[in-house]
Amino acid sequence: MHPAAGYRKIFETVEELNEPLPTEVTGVLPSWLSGSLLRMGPGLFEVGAEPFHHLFDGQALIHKFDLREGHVTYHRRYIRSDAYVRAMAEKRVVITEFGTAAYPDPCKNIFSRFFTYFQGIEVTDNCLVNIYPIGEDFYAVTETNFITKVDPDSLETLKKVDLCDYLSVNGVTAHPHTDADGSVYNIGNCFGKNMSLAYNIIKIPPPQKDGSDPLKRSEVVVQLPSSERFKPSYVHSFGMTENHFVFVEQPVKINLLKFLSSWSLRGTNYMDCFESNEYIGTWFHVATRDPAAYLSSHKFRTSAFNVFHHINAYEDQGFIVVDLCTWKGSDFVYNYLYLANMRAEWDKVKESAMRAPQPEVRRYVLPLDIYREEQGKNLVSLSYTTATAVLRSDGTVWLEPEVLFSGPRQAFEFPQINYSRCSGKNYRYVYGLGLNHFIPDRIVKLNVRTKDTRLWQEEDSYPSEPLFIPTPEAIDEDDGVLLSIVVKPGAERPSFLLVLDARQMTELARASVNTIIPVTLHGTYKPRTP
Ligand SMILES: CCCCCCCCCCCCCCCC(=O)OC/C=C(C)/C=C/C=C(C)/C=C/C1=C(C)CCCC1(C)C
Ligand SMILES: [Fe+2]
Repeated sequence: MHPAAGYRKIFETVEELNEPLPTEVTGVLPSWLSGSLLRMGPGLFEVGAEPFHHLFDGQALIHKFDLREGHVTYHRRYIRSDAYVRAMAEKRVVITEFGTAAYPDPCKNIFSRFFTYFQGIEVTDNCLVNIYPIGEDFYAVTETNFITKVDPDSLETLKKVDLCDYLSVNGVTAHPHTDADGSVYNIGNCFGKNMSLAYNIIKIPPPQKDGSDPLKRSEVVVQLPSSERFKPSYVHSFGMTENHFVFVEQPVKINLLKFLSSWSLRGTNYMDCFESNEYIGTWFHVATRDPAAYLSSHKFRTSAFNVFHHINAYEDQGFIVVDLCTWKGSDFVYNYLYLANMRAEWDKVKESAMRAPQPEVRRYVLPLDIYREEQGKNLVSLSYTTATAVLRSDGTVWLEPEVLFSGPRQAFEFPQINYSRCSGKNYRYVYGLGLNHFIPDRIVKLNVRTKDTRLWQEEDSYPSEPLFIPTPEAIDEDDGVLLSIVVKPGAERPSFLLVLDARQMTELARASVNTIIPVTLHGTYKPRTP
């Protein structure tokens, strides 16, 4: 419970640092842990007198905790995106963000304002969502076609890259998958010629022997059709098994006609273009990886839910097991993430979360071999799950999930697994951020086989997504540490890097720093290379 509303501090503007700050380390850091935790999030929540309204609007701030021989430093810099640079120069919001519209420059005359309105869509490059490597380079990303190359050591902004220069996509998610060979896969909406809609799965090859940019050799590997004309679903992540891609088409839709027609009108933002389809439910799509091909004959359907984060997906005995962090119903969860909601008094925060969709971690199981004569029967024969899949007379397969974790208004979100070992494979553990009425106040470990949970929690403390780093030469799946940035506003040093033993969920060490660190969404750990 949070009567003091200390969580408000993670939604306040901070200044960037000119140089890294020292931290005070308590406990014992594993001697093998040497590298950088890089994380992205919003850091500037207003420009002059103009506030940003939504959690996903603040200007991108890159954070780094650097660990070296038992010492830890903390650094942060604003990304010099066009959105940030122009906002700084003009002292107003110049580029429309997710939930905040940019208004035309009041100093411009009526004719140049007219042309600004009709210039078309100026898509944001505010890369506040995640950072990940492509080949040898690191990119800070949002979900548009713009990604930003950064220097992971100095945190300098290097260059803005337009994915449309290489691929037929209008944007891609901030949650790519990476193969053992370093290939990067992602999914994005594609508004093709004549508004023919599709979801394109792309592949960026591993680092090239000749040192050339792998982006130059990126390609669309498979195209999945949209269930509704002019209304693609919002996609935040996808699943990848050893042999398949899994895409969950949720009933939260982007109304493209609204998007394209209203964009040039004063005051429209991305949030205005979403709508929920109450009736369509949720569709699962499966494609094979090699050769990449859409399995169009299998139509998997289930009731409506929102999904942002896939936990993991794997194949077992002719089935695909898909574990997801879901939110029941079609009402868009992002409607509840306006900063006014997040910064409210605790009673109001709870009140608003009561109206929002309810979270649940679910397992869906998709049979790969489906025969006509099996109509009406449960096709799932995996011994360890209660998830079902029933073939109906119209040829669709109706899925019912097994619930892996559920608690009223207690979400298990921002999931992380032992990715290098378990991605696409049968696994046991997932780690996540516990959201209490949307306020992050716990780190949770969930055993997906037994449904047992273990917690780390501390009074008036607000953690972030826990990243799992395996111990070198690890034997067990949970042999490693979790890294999370925690904000504890009342403490002498109000933020710290928390290092947990992933097995026991007990604290090994913390590196505390004398500054508040605003909310971070996602990030990556970059081990030091000798
Ligand atoms: C860490 C604690 C946070 C506190 C509370 C959070 C609660 C979260 C509950 C649910 C989980 C949601 C996870 C979402 C995570 C996230 O990072 O989302 C950020 C997403 C962003 C910023 C998306 C931006 C997308 C844009 C700008 C898309 C633009 C487009 C369209 C809408 C249509 C046309 C194409 C285009 C331009 C790509
Ligand atoms: Fe995400």
